[in-house]
Amino acid sequence: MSYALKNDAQFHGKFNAVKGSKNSSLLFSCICLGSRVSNHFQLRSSNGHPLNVVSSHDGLAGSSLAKEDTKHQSVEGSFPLAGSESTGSNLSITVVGASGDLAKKKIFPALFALYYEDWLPENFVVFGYARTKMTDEELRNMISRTLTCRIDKKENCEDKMDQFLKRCFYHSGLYNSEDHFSDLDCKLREKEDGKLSNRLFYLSIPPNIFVDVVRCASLKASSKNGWTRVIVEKPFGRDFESSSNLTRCLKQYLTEDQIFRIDHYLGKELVENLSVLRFSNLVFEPLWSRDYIRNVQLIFSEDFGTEGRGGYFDNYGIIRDIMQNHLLQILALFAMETPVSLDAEDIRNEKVKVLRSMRPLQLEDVVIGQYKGHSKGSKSYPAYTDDPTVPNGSLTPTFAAAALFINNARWDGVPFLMKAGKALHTKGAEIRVQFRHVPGNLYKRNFGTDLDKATNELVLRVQPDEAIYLKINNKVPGLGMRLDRSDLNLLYRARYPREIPDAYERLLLDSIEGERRLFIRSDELDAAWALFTPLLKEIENKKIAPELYPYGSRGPVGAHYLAAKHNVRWGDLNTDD
Ligand SMILES: NC(=O)C1=CN([C@@H]2O[C@H](COP(=O)(O)OP(=O)(O)OC[C@H]3O[C@@H](n4cnc5c(N)ncnc54)[C@H](OP(=O)(O)O)[C@@H]3O)[C@@H](O)[C@H]2O)C=CC1
Ligand SMILES: O=C1O[C@H](COP(=O)(O)O)[C@@H](O)[C@H](O)[C@H]1O
Repeated sequence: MSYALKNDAQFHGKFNAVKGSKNSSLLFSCICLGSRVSNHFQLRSSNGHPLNVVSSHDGLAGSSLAKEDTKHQSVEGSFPLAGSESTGSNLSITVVGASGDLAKKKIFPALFALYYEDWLPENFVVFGYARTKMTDEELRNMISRTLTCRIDKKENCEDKMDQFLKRCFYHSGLYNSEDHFSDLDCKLREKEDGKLSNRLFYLSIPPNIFVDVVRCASLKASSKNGWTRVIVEKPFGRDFESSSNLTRCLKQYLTEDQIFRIDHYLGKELVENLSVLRFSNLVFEPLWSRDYIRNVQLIFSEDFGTEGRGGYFDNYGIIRDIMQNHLLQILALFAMETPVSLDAEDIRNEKVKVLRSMRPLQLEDVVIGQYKGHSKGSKSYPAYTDDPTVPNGSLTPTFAAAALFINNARWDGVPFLMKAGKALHTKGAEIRVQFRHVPGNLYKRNFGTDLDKATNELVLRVQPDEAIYLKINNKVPGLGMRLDRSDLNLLYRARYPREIPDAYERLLLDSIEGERRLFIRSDELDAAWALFTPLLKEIENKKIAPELYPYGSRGPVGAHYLAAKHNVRWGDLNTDD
């Protein structure tokens, strides 16, 4: 067993970095190992909230290794933002699996965006690591194809790209070779030039090699004098047992505080806004319970199939791919009690309570589907099983709808409906909150028999075209009394006509800053798997056949029966949206 990476929390320097004010002074302070983080040290995270840079769950405090390294503690434990006075420390980011789809599509572009917006420290390098043979120049060419500039800030873009690419390097190696990680360490040290160095590893690789990489990086390439953190991509296991086992293996080399389990939905702007909306507006929080909310809907849809990712997907299916993580995380944030503070541990404590209060899912609470091929005009759309990487006769669901319940005083009896699917008629993600009927509604005659149409609905459109709108009833102007239904609409592109950062930008920045609020803690993960594992096993053991739905349709009709059983109408089917 090695503890080589267990030095994450040894540098508790904090700084006040306020977005938009690059010259803001750096307020440093170092905390001795084992001491508590005091709240007056404030860091501003990517969303501008004051935060503590180090969570109170500091896995290292008091450990012998930690004590050994106290000599390294200095103000250099913090790194500056570009434009601030340099303290001489380095940040090295190694993207493991750099040749892959996610690295190209999301991680390198997000790193460039952070650099472009001056969020990265002055001294940083980015290393790509994978088995594919590539030179630094070839990596740069590969990356440059997916870099883009902010539409509203095109000036100096080419220069900025060149400067960024000059900081990018490549090292080819095997994922289980300690020697190859030693070679990486040499290259990193050369770039770090003897200065204090913080190291971030992003595991953008298939999960079966997570532990190998963590072992090799831990033993051979962890920082000797700064922090070392590891971002782990999903999937975190495929059921309760495999997830717990993965956590146990990772914890042979890392403390919990060094592991940043990413769920990129938590980095989306509208998901961040969920708590702001609820806790900073008096009009919402008092309504946030079974007394006023009839049901909550979490809806994810994609208008394309598993094209290119069938091999991965078939082993997981839509419940593991979207529901157990992205939608469940949103649900936990939505339903949690008011946290003591915005500190990561306070928020994650509340989320885990929600997850642990949930009723285990039963088969009758779920509908599963799989898309089938069909033709429309001259165009034909493939079935899921037409994908050559998907086994013939696969029963893996590409669609699922589920009714979940939280057995606590606030949410008793309120259905939380989830719906997620690939190859549907549209692409989008939204949170819908349907409120109860107005008791003794004076105007009920004006609504006819369908009182559902008169209930208020709050919608957070996560993507595309981010918006928050509230459906209300109002009088149509003029003589007489005719009621209408309108939206009070906060449309982001109208209110904030600038580009919204990608979720990966926020999450990368937070991991660099040591902000864990938007990452999944191991007990949250356990609770999430405990909820879904019995259901998944039952579906698989009983070989439940998914209901087929045509590619590009609204999904299986079973989803409507499920909703109707709980007296719910899916909000995304309304024609006035
Ligand atoms: N792509 C996406 O949109 C998303 C991906 N993810 C997750 O992120 C991680 C990376 O995703 P993605 O980039 O799509 O993955 P890839 O399949 O593209 O794999 C990334 C790299 O890992 C190496 N690799 C692939 N398969 C193996 C293998 N069997 N054994 C050893 N090395 C292998 C390859 O590099 P080389 O051969 O050069 O070593 C490859 O370029 C995965 O865990 C995925 O589940 C999560 C959300 C979305
Ligand atoms: O995690 C995943 O997310 C993507 C959808 O992400 P989005 O940010 O584009 O909405 C999904 O396509 C993929 O199957 C899943 O693994």
